[in-house]
Amino acid sequence: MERSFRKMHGLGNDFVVLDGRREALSLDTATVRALGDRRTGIGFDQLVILERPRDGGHVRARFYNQDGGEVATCGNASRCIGRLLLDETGERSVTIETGGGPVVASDAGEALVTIDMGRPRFAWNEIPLARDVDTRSLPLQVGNLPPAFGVSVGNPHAVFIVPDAAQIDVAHLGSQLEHDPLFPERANIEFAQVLSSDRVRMRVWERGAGITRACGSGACATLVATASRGLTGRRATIELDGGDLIIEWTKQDRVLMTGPVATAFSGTVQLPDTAAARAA
Ligand SMILES: N[C@@H](CCC[C@H](N)C(=O)O)C(=O)O
Repeated sequence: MERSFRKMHGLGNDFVVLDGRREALSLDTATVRALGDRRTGIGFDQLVILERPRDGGHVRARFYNQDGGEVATCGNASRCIGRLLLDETGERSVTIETGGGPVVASDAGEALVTIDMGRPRFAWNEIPLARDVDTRSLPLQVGNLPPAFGVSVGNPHAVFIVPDAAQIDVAHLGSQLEHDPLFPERANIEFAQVLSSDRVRMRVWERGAGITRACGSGACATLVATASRGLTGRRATIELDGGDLIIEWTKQDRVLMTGPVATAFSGTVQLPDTAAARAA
C-alpha cells in the first residue's frame, strides 16, 4: 500500500511522520527499521504515526526509534507534530496524546514551537531503574564519569555533568550505558557541560537511535539535572550539536521546551501489505 509521509526535523533530530488518522496504520519492527535505513529507506531518528485522539486531545502520536522499538515520547517530534496541528486547526495550542501522557504544543512566534512536557519524575521505579537507589546519584561504573542524575520526562534519562563535553567519547560510553543493567528499559544518555548559570552544552546518545544532533527530552532532563544540583537556574539555553533549545522548569513543576522545527520534504512510500490497519 502506498502512503504519503512528511520528513521533518527539530535541530536535525529527524522524523518521518505518517498520518494514520483516516486510514489506520500499524507497522512491525522490521518495517520501521527498513524505513529508517539511511541508505535503503527514507532515514530518520524516530518515526511517528498519528492516530485519532482517544482522551480529548487533538491527536494521538506513537513514536518508534530507528531500531524499531516503540517509545512513550519524543520531545522534538512532539514540537514538529505540534506545528502541523497548530497550522491545521488554527488554534493557539494543541494537545498531543503520547504514551508518556498528554503534551501541549503552542506557537512561540518566530517559527518556534513550545512543548509542555509535563512533570519530571525522580522515583527509581518511575524512571525506571532496576532497583531502589539514589536517583540523583546513579551508581554507574563506566570510565571516569561522575555519578549521573536519573530522571524521566516521559522517557528514561541519565545525565552526566562533565567538565568538557567535547572530550567525551559519546558513541563508546553511550552505547555501553544505554544497556546498563540498572536500566530495565534501557536509557537515553546525556553528557552536559555547564557553561554558565543559563547555558549548558549537551551531547547525547539516544536509546534506540545512537548519537543524534538533538534530543528534546534529553535537553529537558539536562536542565532538570543542572538546576536540581544548583549549577544553573531553572531556565537555560541547551546547546546541542544541531543548535539551541530553551528549556524552562516552571514553579508549577512543568518542563517547557522551545525551539525551531522544519519540514525537509514530503513524498510517498510503499509499505508492505503486512502494514495492517489498526482499529481506530
Ligand atoms: N529524539 C527524542 C527522543 C526520542 C526517544 C528516545 N530515543 C527514547 O528512546 O526514549 C526527543 O527529542 O525527545
